[in-house]
Amino acid sequence: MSDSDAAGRRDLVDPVDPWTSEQVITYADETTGLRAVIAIDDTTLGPGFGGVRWRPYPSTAAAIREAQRLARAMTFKHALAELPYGGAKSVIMADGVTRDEPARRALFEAFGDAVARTHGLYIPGVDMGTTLADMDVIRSRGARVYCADADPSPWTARGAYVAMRAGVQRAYDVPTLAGLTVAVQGAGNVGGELARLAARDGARVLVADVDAERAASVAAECGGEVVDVAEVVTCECDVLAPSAVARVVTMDVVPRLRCRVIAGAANDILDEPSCEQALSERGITFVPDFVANAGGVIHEHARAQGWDDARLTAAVDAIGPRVTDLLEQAGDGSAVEAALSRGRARLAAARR
Ligand SMILES: NC(=O)c1ccc[n+]([C@@H]2O[C@H](COP(=O)([O-])OP(=O)(O)OC[C@H]3O[C@@H](n4cnc5c(N)ncnc54)[C@H](O)[C@@H]3O)[C@@H](O)[C@H]2O)c1
Repeated sequence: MSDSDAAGRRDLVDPVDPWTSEQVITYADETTGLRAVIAIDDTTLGPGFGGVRWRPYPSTAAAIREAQRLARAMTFKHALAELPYGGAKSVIMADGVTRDEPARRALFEAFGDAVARTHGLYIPGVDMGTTLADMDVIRSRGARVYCADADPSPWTARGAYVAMRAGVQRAYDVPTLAGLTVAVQGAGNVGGELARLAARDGARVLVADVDAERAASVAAECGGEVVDVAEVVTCECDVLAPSAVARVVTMDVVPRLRCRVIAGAANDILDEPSCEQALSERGITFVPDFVANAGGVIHEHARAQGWDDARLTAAVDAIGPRVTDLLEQAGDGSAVEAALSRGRARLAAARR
């Protein structure tokens, strides 16, 4: 691994040096109580596109760090997906503000003003804690917004599904999921659809969700079974598909895993880079999350460009062969590093 590979890889999971983002904008609005951070990581490939996250943060520094780290991941997600966008992300820390109307609308109007001031350099979309309706409010302030009229989740699920198949092909040398057991953590918008796609492909599906009703309903639809949220990550299965929260694969968890492939839709599946090496030593194939879960951003681009469904489907399905290539290129080494070096090469070529 070269020094620059190591640096790029650390950037995806560790606090980013505050001076490495092209811009970090902090924005405060006294009337609504809004405190927001917009991190624009890199606009080499185009305007910075990335979601708006609204969740509590222990400190301003933590909020800035998260915005920068997620923005960096978006730079690589777009570079790998061959999209004409840079990486960006924003976070809202408005802990005292009610999430109900009309305060919510006022908050997103104020945030929309902040986004509009970037003059299109930052394009927001939905992320944890924000909705399509919030995006509409941001747009009403003259800001360019993606994701305001359609849910990207089914396309994210489709991309994660073809990525999963590529991982399975590598690990088991079979072209489909037929007869394999796929454990899905998180039966939400993406995980639920991923479970359905896996079941349709002939997999036996195990589903876990902190929302027991949701897990039961998705399991019933798939003819699958519910597993306990505390056990899903280490349950006996062929494929583990983390599709809920970040950093579920820790160094403590790796020795207890009973899967051969990890391929899911969640961002930041690995707790630290060394987890990938530990997985490899245990013969577990890891499909890089920022490659597998790009279906949603491809969908946003397709809608903005007026692509028809056939073109969009082809672009999302291209995630499968991309994962196959990366896994082949990585051999016994790191697929995450293979993906990062490919992303860096695309950025370098665009800068020339
Ligand atoms: N929606 C997209 O298009 C998209 C795109 C890229 C990445 N992702 C990532 O995919 C993941 C799922 O996104 P989503 O849109 O389906 O979210 P969602 O909120 O619709 O679903 C998440 C589900 O996970 C469940 N959950 C939360 N904590 C859990 C836990 N500890 N164990 C089991 N279940 C738990 C929730 O109850 C919920 O049902 C997230 O990590 C998100 O960042 C989503």
